[in-house]
Amino acid sequence: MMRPVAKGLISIIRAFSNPNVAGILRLQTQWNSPSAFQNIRPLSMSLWPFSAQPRDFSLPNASWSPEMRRVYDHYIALCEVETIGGEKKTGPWRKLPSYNRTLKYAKGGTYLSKMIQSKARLFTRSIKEHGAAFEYVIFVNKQEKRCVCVFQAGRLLEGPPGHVHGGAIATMIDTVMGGLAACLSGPIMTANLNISYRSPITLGSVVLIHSALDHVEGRKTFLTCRVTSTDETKLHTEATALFVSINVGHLFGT
Ligand SMILES: CCCCCCCCCCCCCCCC(=O)SCCNC(=O)CCNC(=O)[C@H](O)C(C)(C)COP(=O)(O)OP(=O)(O)OC[C@H]1O[C@@H](n2cnc3c(N)ncnc32)[C@H](O)[C@@H]1OP(=O)(O)O
Repeated sequence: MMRPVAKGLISIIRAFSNPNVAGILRLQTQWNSPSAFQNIRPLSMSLWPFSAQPRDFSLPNASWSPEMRRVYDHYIALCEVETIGGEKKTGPWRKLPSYNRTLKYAKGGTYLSKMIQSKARLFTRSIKEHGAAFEYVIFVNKQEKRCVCVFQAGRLLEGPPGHVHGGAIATMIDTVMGGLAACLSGPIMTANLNISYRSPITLGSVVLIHSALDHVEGRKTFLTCRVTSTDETKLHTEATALFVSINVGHLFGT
């Protein structure tokens, strides 16, 4: 029996001898237009021999410490509530799935840049080794317009000896606040981010990143953020941010 990888390689070779692929390559001149991508996406996806099912990176894995798992279980329990009749229904919290791609296709005018784009990965999910860098899961409470992220900082995020790099903390704050702003206001980009580092975070430890809506003014969504120990007694970092709503065409230069 033929192994799946061999089958996959044969499908790729067949795909490149397929006249439809020449059509795809001709479309490269139109690749600045998102609608052109929408047209070719189903074809190119059908040529891909491996699973198109995206992996949710925010599910428990073996690198999670007991503390990470304990806090995760706490919030997962809040995602579903039991009615008086014993029926289960959606609770106030929702776990956000987390994939390693944002938009499948982004701006770029040449075939080469499309090849680079196809390898683009979300920064916080670009390291495959479990537990080495950013292990996190975000829970959103849309009614209360706030979220909590459970974050375990891996060994590759070292800044000061034994502690987490300030840029890695800023990355997580931007990710969490940006995720909440996107849930509340749709497509956004970070316009301004102010951070105060109050106490260092030990490498390998688990912290909570709380973010909440402050107010909305037209296209501007203002949020606050606090990074604390899991028992919330210790404050590590505070931040405020402004996210501006964008038309997705902003990312395509249209
Ligand atoms: C599509 C994606 C969806 C999300 C999917 C989620 C899934 C994945 C999860 C990962 C989540 C990662 C989340 C990371 C999010 C980034 O990290 S985004 C990357 C970093 N940010 C950037 O590169 C943004 C660069 N800046 C820009 O592109 C543009 O300046 C902006 C921010 C879009 C604003 O430009 P604009 O649309 O032309 O707006 P503009 O008219 O200049 O300003 C609008 C208003 O904002 C004010 N404003 C603008 N900039 C500033 C500023 N810096 N300070 C103060 N006020 C400002 C203006 O004064 C104006 O105010 P009003 O006059 O209306 O009162």
